[in-house]
Amino acid sequence: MRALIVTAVAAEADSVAAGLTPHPDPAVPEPRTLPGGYAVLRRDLPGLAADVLAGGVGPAAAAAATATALALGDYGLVVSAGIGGGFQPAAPPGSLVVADAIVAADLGADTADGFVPVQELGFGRSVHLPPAELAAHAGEAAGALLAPVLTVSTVTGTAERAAALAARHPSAGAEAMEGFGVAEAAAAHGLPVLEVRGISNAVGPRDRDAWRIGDALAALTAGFRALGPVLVHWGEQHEHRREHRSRP
Ligand SMILES: O=C(O)c1cccc(C(=O)CC[C@H]2O[C@@H](n3cnc4c(=O)[nH]cnc43)[C@H](O)[C@@H]2O)c1
Repeated sequence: MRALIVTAVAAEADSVAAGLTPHPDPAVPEPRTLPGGYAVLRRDLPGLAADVLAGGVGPAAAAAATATALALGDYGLVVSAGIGGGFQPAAPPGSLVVADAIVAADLGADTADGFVPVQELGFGRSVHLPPAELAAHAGEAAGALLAPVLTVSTVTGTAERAAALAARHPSAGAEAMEGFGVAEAAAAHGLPVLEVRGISNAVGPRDRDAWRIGDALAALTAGFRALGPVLVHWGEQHEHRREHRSRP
């Protein structure tokens, strides 16, 4: 199976790819560039081929990059990965969150009665669900919190907004800016999606001095090293299902 892993920026792509590099480190091929200028790192582990793409920040950029790559390759799984803000105390900086739901948390309408999600307005959907078994195994293998990850277009920077999001999504583990865009593109291609976030900061009042980007990137690398075998196993089952479906 070939997996497409979409990050926002190159530092995240490098950290994910580092976790998917077999030991000892072989000569690593140069990144390929897709139409649109997207850089792709290719990793071939036994049983798992992965393309790691830096697609830009925010849900729209992520959806455009993911759709571009999916139109050009034969993938069996799409993963949104990168750093993110963690809801406290469940997901402290340096920890890892695997999504059991990918939620468009600020896509909708603001009303006198509060926020109404786009799905309740009758347009499209507000949540994508990763395959439950895959997400559970991934979370367990990586020692991650398994919880909903919210996609937002605006990074939360106040205690009030953090409290409002937590009230609407009491079990949320993290927020980030790309997961829902990646998931929409995956769904348009009929593909399953997963989201993995290394936590760089707490969701809450803006405090740039408290960011732990290095720890979050290290958590991503360690997480993907642990996730490799889970993806291999899931890919084998996927190939089996695909062969079964294509039999006359
Ligand atoms: O300027 C700020 O206060 C600020 C705080 C957190 C993140 C940013 C970014 O511009 C990073 C966006 C980038 O990183 C992901 N990310 C990391 N932490 C968060 C977060 O708390 N909320 C949402 N996104 C976050 C995100 O997926 C983007 O790729 C600025």
